Amino acid sequence: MYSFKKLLNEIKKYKREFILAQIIALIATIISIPIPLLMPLLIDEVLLHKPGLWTKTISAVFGNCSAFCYVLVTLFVVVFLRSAFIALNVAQTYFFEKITKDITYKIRIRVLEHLKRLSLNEYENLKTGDIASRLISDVNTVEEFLIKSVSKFVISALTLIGVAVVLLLINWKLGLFILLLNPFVVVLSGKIARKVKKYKREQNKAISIFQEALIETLELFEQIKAYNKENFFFKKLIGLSKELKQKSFEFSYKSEAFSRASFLIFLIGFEVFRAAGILAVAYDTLSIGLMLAVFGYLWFMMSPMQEIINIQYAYFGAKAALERINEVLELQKEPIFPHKKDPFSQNVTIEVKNLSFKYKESDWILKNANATIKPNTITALIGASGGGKTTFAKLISGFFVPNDGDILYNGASFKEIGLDKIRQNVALILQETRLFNDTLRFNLTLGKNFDEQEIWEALRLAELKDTVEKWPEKLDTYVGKNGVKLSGGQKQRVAIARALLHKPKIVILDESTSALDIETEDKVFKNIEPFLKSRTSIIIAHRAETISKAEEILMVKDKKIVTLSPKTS
Ligand SMILES: Nc1ncnc2c1ncn2[C@@H]1O[C@H](COP(=O)(O)OP(=O)(O)OP(=O)(O)O)[C@@H](O)[C@H]1O
Repeated sequence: MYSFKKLLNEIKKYKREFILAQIIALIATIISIPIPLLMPLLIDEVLLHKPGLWTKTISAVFGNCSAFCYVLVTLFVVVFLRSAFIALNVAQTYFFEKITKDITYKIRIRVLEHLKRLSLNEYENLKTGDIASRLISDVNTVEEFLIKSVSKFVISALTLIGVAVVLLLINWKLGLFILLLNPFVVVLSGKIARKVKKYKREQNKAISIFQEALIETLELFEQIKAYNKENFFFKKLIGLSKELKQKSFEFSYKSEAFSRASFLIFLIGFEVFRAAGILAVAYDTLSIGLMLAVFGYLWFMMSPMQEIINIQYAYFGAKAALERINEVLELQKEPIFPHKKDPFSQNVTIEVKNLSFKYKESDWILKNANATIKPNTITALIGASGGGKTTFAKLISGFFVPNDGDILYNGASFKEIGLDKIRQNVALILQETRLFNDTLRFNLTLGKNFDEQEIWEALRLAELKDTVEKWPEKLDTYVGKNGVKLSGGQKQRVAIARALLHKPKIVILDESTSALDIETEDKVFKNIEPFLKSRTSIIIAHRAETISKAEEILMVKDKKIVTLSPKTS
């Protein structure tokens, strides 16, 4: 979980850069002070012939000077100071940006690491647009706070303390007044700034909802067109962007209004202070000259005070954003089981013992189910639609953790093998094949090295070789988003060829030839029969022709697995 304490600890890791950047910022601030003063000084000291400290200093260094010489030296000094100021600003930005970008990068990595290990049960309920928005907008909100606080807080606080000390020295009563006023303003403005959190949270939530709906609409664009529902879905998107506009407006307007209100408190204090200064002159405890100096220093306080108020507002925005980031980190992770046993060196017998499973928000799908699936045999899994066949296949494939009971692979429990290891050895081919927007080659190999000949052999067995040979780019043909350039049946055969290539110990074909005509399906099954019979193979199907290819039949019925003999099916 992320907290401000954790962010502070992160900043501490950059102690060296942080201190260096603060020193640079301090020097830049000091350099900036005389810049506006030097040229105007020449008006009095040169044009009006009233030599002062600046012209005297120039004369001391360069000897007696003409007006041209004074102007030239001053111009040179001012240009030098301005250049140094800009260079120091760039250097300071480099360090501050590096620190904050590094920290926000780490936050994103942490969230991504968490998502990588997300339980699939949790993943099925995930809203991708929402997660994307938290990773982008909310992390950006935290970054805004970090950059403001890291770059401005120390300098602003130091300036305020410095000015307060000088004022204490000039007049202790006025100094004390300002010393008490500043914390009072900070506390009061903090109370107002707290309200901003709610609006920031609502704004970022509106971004999430809009993004989620936009992604879904674009993903399902074809279906939307097919049902002539563009108006409905785009009207919904327009409604959501209106909501987003409203929430963003509320946040920006209110946070600006609140921060102005906070500053007003300071300004009121400022005016009371000035009145007190004039009274101090009236009652002879302060000279007019010192009063003017005090007023001058007060101006000096304005900008750091405004910065501190801004940091407070960014803090409450970041607080809301951190809460939303933490909600992602709270999503359930897949348990890590130790790799104590590896039963996959030989063909696998799967034993399911008292297996119970339900989805996050569902009823029991399987309850105390028992079954044995033999190796070197093709087993069919049948049952009513929605009965739990795919769920059972996913459990065997190591996608989900059972709520109760055990799944044994050659006698070893999934808890002793590890879900990742199980998934490495199982190919689960689902009815709807989702392909990567990449080449056919990548979709077959998934980045692993295979001989060209092996790939073509897998395509031949999947009855796809003739088709691919006709494509000009052959294996390097891009399949398009989700494989749109391929037909349903071609996509299914790509998935089968992929499984053939990767030679898993367990193969599950879940309606994975449903889009093929019976003749092609027959050919594919004939081709891959030796492959299926040389490992543990399960076919999930409704078609009698497909089921007839199995030697054993299991049926999902009333949350249990019943063994049928092929003849009774
Ligand atoms: N992620 C999920 N969250 C909640 N319920 C789910 C989820 N996935 C599936 N279900 C429910 O689990 C039950 C079993 O679904 P499953 O896909 O395993 O059935 P099936 O036997 O494979 O169906 P079909 O033959 O139609 O493919 C269904 O009632 C389904 O609604």
